Amino acid sequence: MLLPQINDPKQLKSLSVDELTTLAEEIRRFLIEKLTATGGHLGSNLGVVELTLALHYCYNSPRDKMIYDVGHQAYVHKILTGRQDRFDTLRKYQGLCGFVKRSESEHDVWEAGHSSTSLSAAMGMAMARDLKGEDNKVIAVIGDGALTGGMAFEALNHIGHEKRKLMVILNDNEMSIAPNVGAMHNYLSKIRSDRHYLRAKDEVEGLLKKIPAIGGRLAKTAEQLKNSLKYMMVPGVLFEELGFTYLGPVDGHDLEKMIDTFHQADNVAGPVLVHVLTTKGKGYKPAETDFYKSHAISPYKIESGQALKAVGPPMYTEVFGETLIELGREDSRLIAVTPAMPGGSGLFPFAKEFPDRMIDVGIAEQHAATLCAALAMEGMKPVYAVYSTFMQRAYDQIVHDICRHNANVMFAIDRAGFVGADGETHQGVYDVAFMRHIPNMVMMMPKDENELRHMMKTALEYNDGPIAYRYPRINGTGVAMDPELRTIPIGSWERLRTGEGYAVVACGPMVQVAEEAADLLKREGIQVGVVNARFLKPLDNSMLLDLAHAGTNMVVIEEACQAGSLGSSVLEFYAENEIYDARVHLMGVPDIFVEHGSIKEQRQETGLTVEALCARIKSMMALSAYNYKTTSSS
Ligand SMILES: Cc1ncc(C[n+]2csc(CCOP(=O)(O)OP(=O)(O)O)c2C)c(N)n1
Ligand SMILES: CC(=O)[C@@H](O)[C@H](O)COP(=O)(O)O
Ligand SMILES: [Mg+2]
Repeated sequence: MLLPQINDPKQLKSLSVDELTTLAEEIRRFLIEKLTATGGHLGSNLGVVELTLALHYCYNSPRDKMIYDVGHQAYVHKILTGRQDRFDTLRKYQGLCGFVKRSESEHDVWEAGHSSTSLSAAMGMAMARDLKGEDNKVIAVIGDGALTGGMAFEALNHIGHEKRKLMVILNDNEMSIAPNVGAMHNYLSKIRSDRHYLRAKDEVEGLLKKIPAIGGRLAKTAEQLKNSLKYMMVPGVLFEELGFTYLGPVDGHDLEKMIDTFHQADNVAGPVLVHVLTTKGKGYKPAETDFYKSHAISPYKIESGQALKAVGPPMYTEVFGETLIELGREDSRLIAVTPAMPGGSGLFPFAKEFPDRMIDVGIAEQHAATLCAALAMEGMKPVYAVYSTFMQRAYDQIVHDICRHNANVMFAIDRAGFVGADGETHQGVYDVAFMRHIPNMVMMMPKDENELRHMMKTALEYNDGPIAYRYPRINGTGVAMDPELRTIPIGSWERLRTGEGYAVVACGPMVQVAEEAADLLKREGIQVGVVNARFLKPLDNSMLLDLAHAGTNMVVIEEACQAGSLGSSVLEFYAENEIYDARVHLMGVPDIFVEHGSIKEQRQETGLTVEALCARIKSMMALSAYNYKTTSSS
C-alpha cells in the first residue's frame, strides 16, 4: 500500500505514473470506506482524485497556491497533505473540517464553503505575488456549478483584463448538486460532447503538422489557417476571447494527460484555463448512478450507498415541499425560484407536478432575488426558496429590488439556525439581523412544522409586500398537522403558558426548549410563562407592553445572532416606548463563528439549551431577590 506512507505531497514527485494510478485507487477506497461512518461530500471528492494527485505531483504546495472553489472537494488534498489519520473526525465537533481550513494546514491557503470565490482569490494572490516580485504558481480549481456563480464572471472579466499568470482548472462533471443548469453549462456540454469538431481539430492539426517543414509564406498561411480554424476548432473560444489560453478538454481521470496538460499550461505567459472532464462519484457505482444523493451524503451502507440515517418526523424541508404543492394547486400564480438548491430546498416534488413553475437559476442568489421582484411586480406570487446562509449573497437585491419596491415576494428561508456538520460557513444565524431592519419586510418563524404550513398560507394570502418564513435544518416535532390551512394575524404572538413574574420569549425550535425548561422549573415550584414570538417583524407590541407593565422578567431566546435579531428588537421596542425598567435578558448566538459539529453540540457551545435557560431564570430570581433585599433594607 502506498497511501499510508504519504504524509507530504513532496513524496509524490518520486512516483511513476503507474504508482500514482495505484495511489489514486487507494485514495478512492479510503474515501469510500471512511465516509460510510462520517458522511460528507463523497461524489465531488471521488471525482477529483486524479486531478488533485496531478496537481500535487506537478506543483509545490504551499508555495504554489492551490485554491479550491467551495472547498467541499478538498478531501483528497487533505489526505495528501498529512491529514489521513484525522478522517474519522471529518465534519465532527472539533474534528477535521469538511471544507478547506487554514488553521488545519499550511497547504490550505484559501477557505470557502460558499461558492464562486476562488477566481477572485486567485486574482488577488497573483496580483500580490507580482507586486512582491515572486514567481510562485496560483491555481484555482472551480467546478462547472460554481462557474455559474456571478462572482466567477466578475473575476473572469478582471483576470482576462489583467492577463497575469495564473491557472484556472475547470472541473467539469456536468453536475452542480442537482444537474447543472444555464447557458454556460450548455456551452461546456457542447465542448464535452461535440466529438466531431474535437476529431476535426485533431485531423486539421495533424494535417498542418504533415505539411513538410517549409519556410515563408505557406507556413505563415498554415498558421493563419489554424488561427481562423480556431473559431471552429478551439472548443474554449469563449474563454480565449476573454483573454485566457484555453487548454482541453482533457480527461480528468487520465493522470498522464493531465500532467502533460499542466506542463503545457506552465509555458503559457498569461492566464490559462484548463478544462478537465470528470465524473462525479467516479469509482463508486451508487455515487456514479445517483450524483445528487452522493453530493452531500450522510453515513451509508458501503454495499448499497443507502443512508444509515434513522427516520424521524419529516424534516421541515419536506413539509415545506409538500405544502407548496397544495398552495400551488390553489394558486397558479405561485412560482418557486431556487439558486441551485432544488433538492436541498425540497422542491423536486413541486417541480414534478409543476415543471414550468420551479425555476433553478444556478448558483445565482442575487439574480434569483431580483428575478422574484420582477415576477411579483408582474402579478406572479414568487417563492424565493433559499438557504439562510446563501441568501447573504443577495442582501442588496433584497433591499434595492424587493423591499424598496415593496414587491410581494415570499421568502422560504431554509437552514435557519445551526446547520451542524457544514459549520461556520453555512450557519443560518444572520438573516433575522440583516432582514428585520429593512422597511416593508415581514418575518415569521414557526414553532413547529404545523405552524410552518399556516405561515406558508399566511404568506400566500399576504399581498402587501415582502414576507418571509424561516425554518431549521432539523426534523419536525411530530405534531399533528391541521388538515385545513389558515392564516395567522400579522404581528400576533402566541402565549403558550402564563407564569409568575418570569417569561421566556422564544422563536422557532427554541420554543420547545422554553417549554421543556418551564416543565423542569415547574417541578421546583417556579411558574415560567412561554411566549411563541412567531413574528420577528412586526413584533406583538401589545403583548410586549403587557409583559412590561406586569413587571415580568423576560428572557428572549433565539438560535440567531444575538446582535441585531429578535432580542435586540425587543430592547429597541422598550427603549422607543420609554419603558426603561423592562427586565430583559438575551440568549442568542454570541459574537463568534460556530464551527462544525452536531446541532446539539453547537447549541451546547453557545448556551442555547434547556439547562442554560433554567440556570438563567434562577440567576435572575436570585438577582431580583438580592435587589429587593438591598432596596428594602436601605
Ligand atoms: C453561494 C453558494 N450557493 C450555493 C451553494 C451550495 N453548493 C455547494 S456545492 C454546489 C454545487 C457546486 O457544483 P460544482 O462547482 O460543479 O462542484 P462539484 O460538486 O460538481 O464538484 C452548490 C450549489 C454554495 N456552496 N454557495
Ligand atoms: C457544499 C455545500 O454548500 C452544499 O453541499 C451544502 O453542504 C448542502 O447543505 P445541506 O446538506 O444542508 O443541503
Ligand atoms: Mg460540478
